Amino acid sequence: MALLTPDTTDSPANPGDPAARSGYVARVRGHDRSFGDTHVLRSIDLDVQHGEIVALLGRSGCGKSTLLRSLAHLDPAPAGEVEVSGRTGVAFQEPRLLNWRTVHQNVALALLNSPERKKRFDLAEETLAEVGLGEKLDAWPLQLSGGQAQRVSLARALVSNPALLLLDEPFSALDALTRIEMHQLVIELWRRHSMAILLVTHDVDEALALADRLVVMDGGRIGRTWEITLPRSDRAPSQPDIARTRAEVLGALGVKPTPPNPRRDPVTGELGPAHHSNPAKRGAA
Ligand SMILES: Nc1ncnc2c1ncn2[C@@H]1O[C@H](COP(=O)(O)OP(=O)(O)OP(=O)(O)O)[C@@H](O)[C@H]1O
Repeated sequence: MALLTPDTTDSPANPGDPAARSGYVARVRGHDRSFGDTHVLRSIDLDVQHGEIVALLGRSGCGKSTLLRSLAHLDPAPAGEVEVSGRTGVAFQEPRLLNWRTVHQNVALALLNSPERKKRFDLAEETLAEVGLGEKLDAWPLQLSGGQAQRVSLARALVSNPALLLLDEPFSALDALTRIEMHQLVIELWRRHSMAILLVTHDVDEALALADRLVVMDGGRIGRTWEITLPRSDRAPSQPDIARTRAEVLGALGVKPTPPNPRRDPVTGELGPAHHSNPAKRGAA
């Protein structure tokens, strides 16, 4: 566990509101899930606090997405206790947009339960502006870049003002620079909306840059947990507590630690010194 300085500046927009900072937005107790004879989740206990960012890591097939689906109420028969107070929004690895609807319509569709059409479209427009796509309302999904499509997916997840945003590897298919932009966007949106986020990721550096807590799953169970209270702006890979936690998390995942990616700083998004695999070019850089 990394015991670092409490962060007073890097918190959601309304830290004065006790409801925003106390209690749980999600509470899971003794949650099991099997598919036929395959036990995927085994007696899961997990809490997510209001306003908290939790990163869920684990080897492929350990049950991360299955747990996320339970929290999103996408699982028809969760065994055990799976309680979520407030709305949830979900964004997946693939944006899953409707190609025959405009960007604006795709986001407004998430509000179908709201009776007033104008309100739905106004809110969708507002949210698309928040994710930087105010100019793309009438575009079709196939006209978007991967990063833009993922922003639409984020807007669709956010438009109903969820208390818990569930992100299932939403940046893993994006190039490194776009991923850094998306990290910054997620933190901006998190500050503005005072929501909790559960982020499923394979990227330990991403988890260390964004989350308040890292949770490793192993074989369908919750394993080790690390709390990161260091401000996000101070989480350089070379920061000793961050470097130590990174090594511990990789160890818990059964991966031999490697040096952090020298090309990017997960906090500031700045590129590091030029890094060429070709030794001749490296000398010239
Ligand atoms: N609907 C389903 N029917 C049968 N098996 C399923 C179903 N959904 C998930 N599984 C199985 O449950 C296990 C866990 O899947 P899950 O997608 O939750 O893993 P994961 O940790 O998210 O993996 P990854 O990191 O590769 O996305 C896998 O063995 C998968 O095949």
